[in-house]
Amino acid sequence: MKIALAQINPTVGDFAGNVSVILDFALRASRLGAELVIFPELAVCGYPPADLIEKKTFLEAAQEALAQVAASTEKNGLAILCGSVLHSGAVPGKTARNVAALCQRGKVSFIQQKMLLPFYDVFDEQRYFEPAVSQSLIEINGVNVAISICEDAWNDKGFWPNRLYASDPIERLMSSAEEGNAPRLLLNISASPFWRGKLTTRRKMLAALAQRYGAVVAMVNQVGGNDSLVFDGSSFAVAPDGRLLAQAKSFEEDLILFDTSSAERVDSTAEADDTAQLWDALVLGTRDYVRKCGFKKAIVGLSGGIDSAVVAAIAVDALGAENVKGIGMPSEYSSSGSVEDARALAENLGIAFDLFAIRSIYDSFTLALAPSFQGTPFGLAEENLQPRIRGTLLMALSNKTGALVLTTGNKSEMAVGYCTLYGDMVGALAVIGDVVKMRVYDLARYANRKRAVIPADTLTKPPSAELRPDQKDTDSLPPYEVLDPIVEAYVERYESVGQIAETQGVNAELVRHVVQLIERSEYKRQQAAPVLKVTQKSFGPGRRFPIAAKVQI
Ligand SMILES: Nc1ncnc2c1ncn2[C@@H]1O[C@H](COP(=O)(O)OP(=O)(O)OC[C@H]2O[C@@H]([n+]3cccc(C(=O)O)c3)[C@H](O)[C@@H]2O)[C@@H](O)[C@H]1O
Ligand SMILES: Nc1ncnc2c1ncn2[C@@H]1O[C@H](COP(=O)(O)OP(=O)(O)OP(=O)(O)O)[C@@H](O)[C@H]1O
Ligand SMILES: NC(=O)CC[C@H](N)C(=O)O
Repeated sequence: MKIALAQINPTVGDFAGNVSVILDFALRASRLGAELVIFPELAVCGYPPADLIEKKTFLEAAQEALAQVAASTEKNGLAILCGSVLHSGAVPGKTARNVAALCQRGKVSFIQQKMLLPFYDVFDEQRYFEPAVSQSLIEINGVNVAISICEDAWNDKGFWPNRLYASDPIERLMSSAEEGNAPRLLLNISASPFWRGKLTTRRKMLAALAQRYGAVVAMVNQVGGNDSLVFDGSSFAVAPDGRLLAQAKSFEEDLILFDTSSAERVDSTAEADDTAQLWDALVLGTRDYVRKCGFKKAIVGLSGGIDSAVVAAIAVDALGAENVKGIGMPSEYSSSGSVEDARALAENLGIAFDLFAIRSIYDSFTLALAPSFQGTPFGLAEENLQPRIRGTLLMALSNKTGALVLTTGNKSEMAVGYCTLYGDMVGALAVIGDVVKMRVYDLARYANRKRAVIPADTLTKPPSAELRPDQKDTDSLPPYEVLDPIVEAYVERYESVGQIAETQGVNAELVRHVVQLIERSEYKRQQAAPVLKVTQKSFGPGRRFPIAAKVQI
């Protein structure tokens, strides 16, 4: 059978737009000669719809959208398998069913309901959906097919030593076949967000399923950014020998066709390297956040430092140089090199650059505060006035020009709270908030791979907030080579202080100090801009910790 994988980029809640894209891809698939075209999980409404699922009008609109998709199959011989959401009824307290709907001859001819509902990290499907109690095989154009929805294929006991769920829908489906009629085709419609290493996991996992069941396995994945999540697409099909039959692009829409009986194989080594994937994920996440929120332009405060340089370069790839502006806001503690580096970066990127001196504003603030501050030494309050003035100017420019502010904090700083609330934390989107500092340098080198856009000096000077004379990040924090692995171990892998000290060969008191900073900064993170998720554990909705609490470390 000739099957097309339609890797689309839906917008959550945009039923008219999503249906139009689905119909367009279906038409193209049919012109390519496909007999069946498959679309991602919840394609009609976009993933994740979150609490929109609790609205009756949303479910009605989804039902209507699915009816339009089904109606489109009336005249042609093409079958469409499409992710959608349907009302539930059976389970009290659950509003809906997450389904794959097979549309043929103008009607929805078969519904497969999702059985395994992910509930960990960023997933919250048990909050809304009623799990399937049973699933069935279906014959499509004379071929026996097992249909599953994303997580349904993520519980194979051979692949996962510690399975999350008791049941394995794929095993149940496969063993439900009549003797001698086991399905030779397994279709999985997914909304599987990106994080580093995920593409390899998916590939190995589905190749293992193909080999276990002697079946062709095809997975179609959503692509695009939705708030913090970036879906990479990377849809693919594997043959029963586990080798690649077809591979879609990553981080862009794609439509690929394969024949289940083809003997041809695709080169499976052509995967982009880690930093290239990370870059592409951040570019797509930034572009879709800005675009799907109804904006076109962005502004970035340029300090001459590495973080703002990388964010500006990502923004240029995402939005085009004409839609990005750099804002320089030197204070008396900014080195002259900082402004020169910021200006050089803007020139290299081809973006506009405006300069605002903040000295006079700072003087007015301190004058106004003088009655309360009299007799006290210069300290954090005065230091933090500078980022707060910059934050106010950036938001004023945003209000006036309709450009979103991109915030530049990295994961290392956000972890230990080395950032000012209502200061450099202002902004719409934390583009590199899930990237530790040393990896920000990798991204900078990647940005410079064709020509040097980020000035050499920005890459080599010691990181500094420049809020007081000669300040360096290392005055308050251990060097990033030491800090980053501690942050990753504690935040991403939940390792203990003792374990981190031992495995990393670092003094336990230093680890304890960093861990205390991480715990004490939760309040800042809960007021921070959404962070583009690129690791298994990022700051945001997939990591929920109390603020007013006594945490044992
Ligand atoms: N539990 C809680 N819930 C809610 N709010 C809480 C809170 N605990 C403190 N606060 C509030 O937060 C305030 C302290 O936070 P905040 O005002 O942000 O200030 P704070 O964290 O004390 O200082 C900012 C630090 O970040 C550094 N920095 C600033 C700017 C840029 C960079 C950089 O390199 O990028 C680094 C700066 O050198 C300094 O070490 C308290 O005065 C209090 O008002
Ligand atoms: N002089 C400045 N002009 C414009 N923006 C600034 C300036 N100083 C700081 N900012 C903004 O505040 C953010 C925090 O900068 P800061 O220099 O304090 O620390 P950083 O985390 O080392 O960032 P960077 O590597 O970009 O310098 C910067 O990324 C930038 O967006
Ligand atoms: N939508 C889903 O079911 C996603 C869950 C799946 N384990 C993933 O991360 O890809």
